[in-house]
Amino acid sequence: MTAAEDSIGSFPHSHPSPPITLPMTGIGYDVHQFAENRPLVLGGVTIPHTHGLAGHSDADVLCHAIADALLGAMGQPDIGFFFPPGDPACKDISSLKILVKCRELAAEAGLRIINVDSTLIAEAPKVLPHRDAMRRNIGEALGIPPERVGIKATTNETMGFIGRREGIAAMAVAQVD
Ligand SMILES: Nc1ccn([C@@H]2O[C@H](COP(=O)(O)O)[C@@H](O)[C@H]2O)c(=O)n1
Ligand SMILES: C[C@@]1(CO)OP(=O)(O)OP(=O)(O)OC[C@H]1O
Repeated sequence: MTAAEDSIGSFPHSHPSPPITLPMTGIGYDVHQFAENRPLVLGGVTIPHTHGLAGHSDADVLCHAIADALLGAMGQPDIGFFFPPGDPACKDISSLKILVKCRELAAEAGLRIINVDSTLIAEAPKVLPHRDAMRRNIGEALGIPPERVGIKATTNETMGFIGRREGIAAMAVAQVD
């Protein structure tokens, strides 16, 4: 039985009706360190800043967290299974391609991406002005309307490694059915 066929059951005497599928939820988290002479790419948007993020790919911490949330919701292994860390094929790739892969995996499994929601944790820069562009990019990569892509941001109130501006973290959840 595929995940899509999995149902929460039906009343024995009810008329035939499409199975009620259980939405499935996944969680994702990622963090990348700031590095000099790198572009800062978040949600596929290059954001002007003094530093970018270190990584083998474009280090788009937001896309990585969303990808892991989606993969978790689909019962798949994590991002490194599909895009092995250090794989020459992944060098500087746009992480939007990772989201396209998630969309393809969902289609192959007969699953629909319902929504994703995320929080960026960064002392700087301010990302809210880029929210619409990020939602558009992510929605396009996943094949869902931007209204179904939640992006929020918070600082770490100067505490810890994020507060010291050493890097950016992202958390995400996703639902599929
Ligand atoms: N990197 C960030 C961090 C925050 N924001 C926006 O500022 C608001 C206030 O953040 P606090 O951490 O001081 O509560 C937050 O709600 C975001 O709207 C941002 O755009 N980029
Ligand atoms: C997509 C990959 C590929 O190297 O990107 P990285 O930039 O290495 O980022 P990370 O979040 O450390 O791990 C995910 C990797 O699989």
